[in-house]
Amino acid sequence: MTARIIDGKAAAADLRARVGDAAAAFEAKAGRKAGLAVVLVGEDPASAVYVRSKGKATVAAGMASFEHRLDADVAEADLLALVDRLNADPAVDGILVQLPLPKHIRESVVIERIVPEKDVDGFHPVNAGRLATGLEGFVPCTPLGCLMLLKTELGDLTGKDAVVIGRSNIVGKPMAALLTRASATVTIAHSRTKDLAGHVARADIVVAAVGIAQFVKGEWLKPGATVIDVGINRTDTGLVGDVDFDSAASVAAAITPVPGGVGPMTIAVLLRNTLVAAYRNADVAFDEDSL
Ligand SMILES: NC(=O)C1=CN([C@@H]2O[C@H](COP(=O)(O)OP(=O)(O)OC[C@H]3O[C@@H](n4cnc5c(N)ncnc54)[C@H](OP(=O)(O)O)[C@@H]3O)[C@@H](O)[C@H]2O)C=CC1
Ligand SMILES: Nc1nc(=O)c2c([nH]1)NC[C@@H]1CN(c3ccc(C(=O)N[C@@H](CCC(=O)O)C(=O)O)cc3)C=[N+]21
Repeated sequence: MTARIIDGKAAAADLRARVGDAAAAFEAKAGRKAGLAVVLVGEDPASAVYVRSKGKATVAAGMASFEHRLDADVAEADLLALVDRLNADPAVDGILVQLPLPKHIRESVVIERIVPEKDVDGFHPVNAGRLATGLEGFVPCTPLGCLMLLKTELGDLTGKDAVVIGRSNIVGKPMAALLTRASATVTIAHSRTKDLAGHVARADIVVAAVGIAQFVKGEWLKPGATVIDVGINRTDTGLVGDVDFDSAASVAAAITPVPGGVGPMTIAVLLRNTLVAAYRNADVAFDEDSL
């Protein structure tokens, strides 16, 4: 079998176009653009690249982008003061503080300082709790993008066996929550899992969010499985995922590539969440399912 390649770049372009239309409608109704503030601390080159592409995509979708760059040695209190100002700024609908932060700054304190209504990353414990309990909130961009790709590929996920490899707060845990909400049967695997290959062998859906290049092997997969590769690993030969693409593509029915899979969807969903935040914050009616 040779797997279908799930075109995340094309899916992201579609979503960005829908967000663009809805952003224009928002501006007409609210009399202002939806706005996203992105905060970058330090100059990690990869983070700087992401922040720039987020800013460009925000403007291209007809929304306002506010970029804040702080020195790597900024005091935690100064970063918190910036978050307070953004929380209070009516032009700002969404706030994203790029992670990871320098060691001397406590990420959990910064994330908890963002008001949940502007937490378009969905990282605030209130939004994590809302996802876990089935309430309306914000869902982290990467797992929501993965779910959109899975639904486009498979339709209804009811009763599908899914294995999520990784249990981080930003990918693995919310991914498992979304799959559970979609009525899949979900296994969460991590570094202490016994017989990972045995779990993967039973899965109709495999989501890999491990952070180890080409970790998941094609031989582990059930023939016909759908594979979502969240991993972004920089190697000498370029960008690779957490899945060994060539061996997996000979067993799976469908697979996301790296680059061009989950990554572009993450940014498109960030724009979607920002627009949804704008409509909610401005109290303008909007059919969120239209995105
Ligand atoms: N495409 C995108 O938009 C995004 C991509 N990423 C990428 O996704 C990957 C995961 O990111 P993130 O969740 O933040 O990473 P973390 O490092 O926070 O989490 C990695 C998870 O993988 C688990 N793990 C590590 N080693 C193994 C192993 N040998 N077997 C099974 N599980 C293992 C860890 O287990 P344990 O909990 O036991 O330590 C942990 O739960 C990275 O490559 C990252 O770059 C991340 C965000 C967005
Ligand atoms: N507060 C916060 N929110 C995040 O959502 C967040 C973050 N911090 N820190 C870092 C991770 C990583 N992340 C990616 C976004 C886009 C691509 C992406 O567009 N990737 C392209 C390739 C880009 C390249 O070539 O480097 C692709 O996969 O095709 C990847 C990874 C968001 N993250």
